[in-house]
Amino acid sequence: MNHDGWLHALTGELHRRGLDPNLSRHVVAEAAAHLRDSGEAPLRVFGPPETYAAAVAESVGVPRPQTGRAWPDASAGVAGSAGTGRAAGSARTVRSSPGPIRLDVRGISKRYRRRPVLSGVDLTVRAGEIAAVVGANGAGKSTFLRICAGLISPDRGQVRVHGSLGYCPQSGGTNDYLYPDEHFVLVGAGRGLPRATARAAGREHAAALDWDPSGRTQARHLSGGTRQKLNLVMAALGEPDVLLLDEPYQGFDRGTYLDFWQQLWRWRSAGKAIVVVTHLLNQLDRVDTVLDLTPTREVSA
Ligand SMILES: Nc1ncnc2c1ncn2[C@@H]1O[C@H](COP(=O)(O)OP(=O)(O)OP(=O)(O)O)[C@@H](O)[C@H]1O
Repeated sequence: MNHDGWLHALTGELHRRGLDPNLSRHVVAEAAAHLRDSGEAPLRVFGPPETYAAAVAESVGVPRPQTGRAWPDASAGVAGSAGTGRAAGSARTVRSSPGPIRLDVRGISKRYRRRPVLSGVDLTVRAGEIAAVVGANGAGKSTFLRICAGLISPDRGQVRVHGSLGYCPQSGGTNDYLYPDEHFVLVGAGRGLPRATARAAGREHAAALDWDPSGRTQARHLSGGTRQKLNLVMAALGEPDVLLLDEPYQGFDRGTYLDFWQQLWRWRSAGKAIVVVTHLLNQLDRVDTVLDLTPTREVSA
């Protein structure tokens, strides 16, 4: 089944399940964006349309979140500002209660020249929570994460990070002529890790993604997916309290993608506060907060 056929079938399945038409359009647009970006076959990424529609209906089958506002997972007992909770129902990871606030974002607005990209965005993430950032291409997800990472300034609003920070960019971030181990040592040094500790920690994080980084392969010769694994491992080195992950799974095959989510849940259980940009709504029942950056009409006018 080609992309268009799969997306058409998904639209029909979502309609059949009675999802709100706006929400259905959003789901289909997100899936289309991911397929376009990844170049992967829809059946491989999402499975059959009816299965994906069932997963979406189960996890998102209630009123859609307010744009630019955090959407707390009511069933996980997390307090939040939008007041639009989702129904409980699907399987979720058993874990301890969230801890203190690690990331507190208030009223972030950003324009590029005259074009508004973010408008009054709030997000609070506690230790032991995962927040997913969703939205169409160009909605400002990477901009939001870069602001949280302190790489660019907002026009308005403030970001408070309580603890150490690891940031995984959407692409780039690796050095073409270094081996993976050398990346670990270099980044580890910046985080106060001795060489051997950094190397061992890097290899341990890599193993969780089913990757053995001990070979003598320079980063420029790694596949796109493996370079993203390297980026992800570097972000996690030194066990930062807050992890900001900008679509780190691009190029991952399905097995690694599942390993990646398992790793996120382990990090959450270990008390990290995680923000992950994602196009894929089938994991949204496994996170604590959803921040939808899809612009409203006023924002884009
Ligand atoms: N440095 C910049 N100067 C001007 N415009 C920019 C800059 N960076 C991003 N933009 C624009 O801001 C908008 C938001 O970009 P951003 O990369 O944050 O979106 P995104 O939601 O992450 O997109 P995608 O899903 O495609 O990764 C886009 O229209 C983009 O072209």
